[in-house]
Formats: sequence, structure tokens, C-alpha cells
Amino acid sequence: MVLKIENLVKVYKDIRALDGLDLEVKKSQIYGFLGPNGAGKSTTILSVLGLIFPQEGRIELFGEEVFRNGKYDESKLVEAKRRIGYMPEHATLWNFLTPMQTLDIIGEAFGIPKPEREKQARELLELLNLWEVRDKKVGKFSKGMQQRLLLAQALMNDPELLILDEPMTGLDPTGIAEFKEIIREQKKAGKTVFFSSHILAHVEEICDTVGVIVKGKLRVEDKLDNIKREFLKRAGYTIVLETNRPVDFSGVEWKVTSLGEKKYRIVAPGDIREAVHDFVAAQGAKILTMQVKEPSLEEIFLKMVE
Ligand SMILES: Nc1ncnc2c1ncn2[C@@H]1O[C@H](COP(=O)(O)OP(=O)(O)OP(=O)(O)O)[C@@H](O)[C@H]1O
Repeated sequence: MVLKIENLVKVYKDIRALDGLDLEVKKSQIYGFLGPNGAGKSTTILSVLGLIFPQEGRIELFGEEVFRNGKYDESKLVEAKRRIGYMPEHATLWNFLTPMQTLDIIGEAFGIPKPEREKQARELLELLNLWEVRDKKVGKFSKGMQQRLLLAQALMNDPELLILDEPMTGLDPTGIAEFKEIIREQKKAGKTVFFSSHILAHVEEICDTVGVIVKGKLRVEDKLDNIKREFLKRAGYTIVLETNRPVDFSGVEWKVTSLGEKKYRIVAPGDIREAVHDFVAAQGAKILTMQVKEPSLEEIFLKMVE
């Protein structure tokens, strides 16, 4: 086990940000830590890194207990953090430096000798498509380039565990696809990746396991497909349908609203696309257009809390 959290509690004044959180990340996993805004994702990450003080619980990193009942084991934590790369949610870069200079400073802070850190910086900048702009000032970089440089910083110490707090927020679809590919590459290189997001699409296609945190507690931990199947059913689909002639929906269990002579809105608990198709066909009508709206992640989270 790379990371194990048991019954973690963090109270900020009167806010119980973590309310007995349990979580396990295994070696070589890509773990997506999903939750709505304010669920406790950043608080969890800051606790794992010893940057804030939780009140109760246990944290293990690489099999070593680094925190127990309100106290960190400083030497074990320092040791573990050498093996971790961290990309904060609101990180800032030094705008007046170039990527090469930025990574050099980080490498020096880790105590990596000059020739080695130059080699490491070059490899990372090549990997992250920043080699061509290695001598350009970071201040002019796009959001996507800045995120990639922040990831390069997190990789400078060749960590076994990468912890990324909302790494894809603010990226465009191309940037998100690129970032996912980079995360996949990290897994191939044997690393474990733990990253947070409040957007379902960010964890899609890449995560082995997704943990969903709501109000400081882990609600579910499973493969994303299983989570979606379970909660999409409950949260309800909306289908907007246009047919070539009127259809009589009386007698169905779905909630149907007429939006005009041949246009309907159907709300149903699960994915009923096939059933709707068959129902319409049975009346000799044809579907001209069908728009399906999956429930938003917020709606799914709300169902989880119920
Ligand atoms: N320093 C702080 N002082 C007081 N309350 C805080 C502090 N940091 C976080 N909180 C509160 O703790 C709760 C959890 O916050 P946290 O930032 O961990 O959530 P999050 O899941 O990371 O959300 P986001 O996606 O918005 O970053 C929220 O209610 C937040 O307002």
C-alpha cells in the first residue's frame, strides 16, 4: 500500500472538513479523488503532506506510519516526502524565470547535483513538450504550458507517488487529453498517481479506481464504470425527443412532458434510450432527434448524500 488513511478528522474552527475519512491507494494505481467543491479534497492532500494538522486518525505512507492521533512522526514524514511529487491546486510559477531555471532551482532544493539535475530537467521538458520553450519566460505561457511545468516540478525528484491537486482544472479539452496521456505514461513508468478533481470527465478513461468524497467522508470507492452505473440510475436521465408524428405516451411510467405536437421531454430513473426507441417504433413513428442529458456530477453527488 502506498497511501493508507484511517478515520482522519480535521476540524477548522466549526467546519468538520474531514469527518472520519478512510482511503487506500495501492502501488501503480491511478486513483481519482473526486468530490464537489468544499468536500475536503485539498484538506486530505495537505494532511497527507503534513502541511496542516488534523486532529484524529492515522496516515501511512509507503507502509510507514507518519501520523497518528494528532501527531506527525517528523523523521518518517520527511523520509516519505522524498518519495512524493506534489502539484498544489493554486501553485504559482516564477514568471521571470525560464522552465530550465525553474527546474534547476527545484532540483537544487532536492539536493540533486548539477549535471544530474540538468539531465533530469531536459528529460522532463522533452516529455512534457516544453523543450522548445525551455529558455522562454514562464510568465507568457498558456495555462496548459504552466500546468505541464508544474508537473515537471513535481517530477524533479523522480517520485514514486505523485499527488496532484486539481491538475486539469482550467485546461481546454486538448490540454486535458494531453494531461491524461502524461498521467498514463507515469503509470507505465511504475509510478502511483493520486489526483483530485470535481469534474467527472477528468477521471474518465484513466483511473483504475475512483474514490468519491462528500462532506469529508469517502462515500464510495470503486471503478468509475460501476460508480456511474449505480448513481446515474438514481439521479435520472432527461431525454428530449422529436418524432415524425405524434406519439401516445399514456400508460408509461416515465414522466413525459409535451414540448409541442411531436416533441417530448422524458425524465426517467435510468438509461431508457432503447425502451423509448422501441416504444416509439411500436406506434409506427420514427425518432427524428434524440438528445440525452446525463445528470450532472453535482446531481449525482446529491444522490450520494441522501
Ligand atoms: N484554512 C481553512 N480555514 C477554514 N475552513 C477551511 C480552510 N480550508 C478549507 N476549509 C473548509 O473546509 C472544507 C473543505 O475544504 P477543501 O478545500 O478541503 O475542499 P475541496 O474538496 O478541496 O474543495 P475545492 O474543490 O473547492 O478545492 C470547506 O468547507 C472549506 O471551506
